[in-house]
Amino acid sequence: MQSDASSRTELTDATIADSEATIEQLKELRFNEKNLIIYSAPGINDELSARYLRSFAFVTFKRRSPGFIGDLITVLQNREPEIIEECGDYAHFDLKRTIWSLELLRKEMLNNDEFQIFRVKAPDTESWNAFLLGLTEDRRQWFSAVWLHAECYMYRRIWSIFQRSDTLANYDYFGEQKTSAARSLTPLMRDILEATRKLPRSQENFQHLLKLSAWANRCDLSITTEGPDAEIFHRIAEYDADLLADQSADIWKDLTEACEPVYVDIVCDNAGFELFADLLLAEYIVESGLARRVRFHAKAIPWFVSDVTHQDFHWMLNYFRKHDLPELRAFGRKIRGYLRDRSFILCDKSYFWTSGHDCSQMKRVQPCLYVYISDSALAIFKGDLNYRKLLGDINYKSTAPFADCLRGFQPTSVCALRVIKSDIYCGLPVCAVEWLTEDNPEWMTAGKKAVIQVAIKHRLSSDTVV
Ligand SMILES: O=P(O)(O)OC[C@H]1O[C@](O)(CO)[C@@H](O)[C@@H]1O
Repeated sequence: MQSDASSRTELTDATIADSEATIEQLKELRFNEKNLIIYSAPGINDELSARYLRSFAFVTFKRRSPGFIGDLITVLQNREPEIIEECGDYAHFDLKRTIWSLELLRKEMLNNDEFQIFRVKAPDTESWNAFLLGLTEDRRQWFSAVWLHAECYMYRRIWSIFQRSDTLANYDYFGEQKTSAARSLTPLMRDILEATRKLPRSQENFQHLLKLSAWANRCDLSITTEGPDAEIFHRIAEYDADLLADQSADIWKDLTEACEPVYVDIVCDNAGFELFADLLLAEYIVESGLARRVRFHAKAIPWFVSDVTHQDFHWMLNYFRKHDLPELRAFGRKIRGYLRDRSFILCDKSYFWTSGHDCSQMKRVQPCLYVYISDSALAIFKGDLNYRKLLGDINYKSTAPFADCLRGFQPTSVCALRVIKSDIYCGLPVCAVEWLTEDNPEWMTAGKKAVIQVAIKHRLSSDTVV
């Protein structure tokens, strides 16, 4: 039998909890009213935006990104000794100001403040400011902007905060997460290397490695964070059930039917296991004569936590080359050989990939990159963010043809290998989205489904470039 006092206390606690919840709800209602939040999901052909309450964009800036910035601050605080070791004693003071600036950024986001132009000089400052000033008034805040623009702006703001400091300007604040994720998957990478030496040229082997590269996109550190299944390579066929679109046969046909391609481009996404799978695919493309060269596009700055920078690419190469395991050492040496004889090319830094622009703008804002990619027989875009850049974050009808959603971006055959992690899609079978949503309303951010899609641009025999 509880005493009166303790039951009174419980009642008081419950009442306090209820009133706190009510106060929180009132705050949310006031925020939504003040910021003109629309109590629906985006309509067909609307651009994704946190202005829609029922959108992953709203959840991103209301919860995920403020939490992510908080976690980044905690990582910096906990890693201060290593950072001072790497960047010098003065980093102690730069860290304080960096953390203070990150806290300011977090507050701006939660207050739905207007985007600020960049003042710290960098190769892309001018283009980023032109982009921001080109946004209409009603698209310059966190909860009104196109989601893609706001999310890219956030990662560029984070980089500019580090750029402002003398000691941290070259510090990759996502570096430790990327390298430890890669190290943790060494046994799996060794097993896959053993199983993929001297694979004969065949459609089946190509599709197998293309699907491995697609599913390796599940391993990112900004949203899915889980590692790949230890049997992913041998069980890849079982994943076909979760491939909502699979045009891998069309991609094989496109590469093998016309004149012998010279280049295949891979616009990379995540470091670690995904980069390993991309290197494996590229090795097969070159070794089986599907193309003479594979060109890799990496990010110029730390991006979406686990995206590959040039530094990550070289770290991975050296990690393999110097590893105790002979399989990894041999693979590392082979990649270095490919880089030396230009069978593999790590493209020069392009700040387009870390701009706010979607791919339909490339011809206008970075014509040289568009022309460069048009020399390729196939451009493979990896991951969810690149998919959003291909579609311009437009909420297309789920059955809209992939080629139509590129809005004129067709430098060559464009392929997307994407694990679905955000609420945008196209080229899916009728009713697929409805059925999946009925089964699990959160399916599109779970990273359990994927697509392999391609928009073919037929090459004339005279297109060979040497
Ligand atoms: O590494 P990926 O596959 O581009 O995923 C990046 C993730 O970040 C997001 O922007 C979510 O915040 C999604 O686009 C995607 O889930």
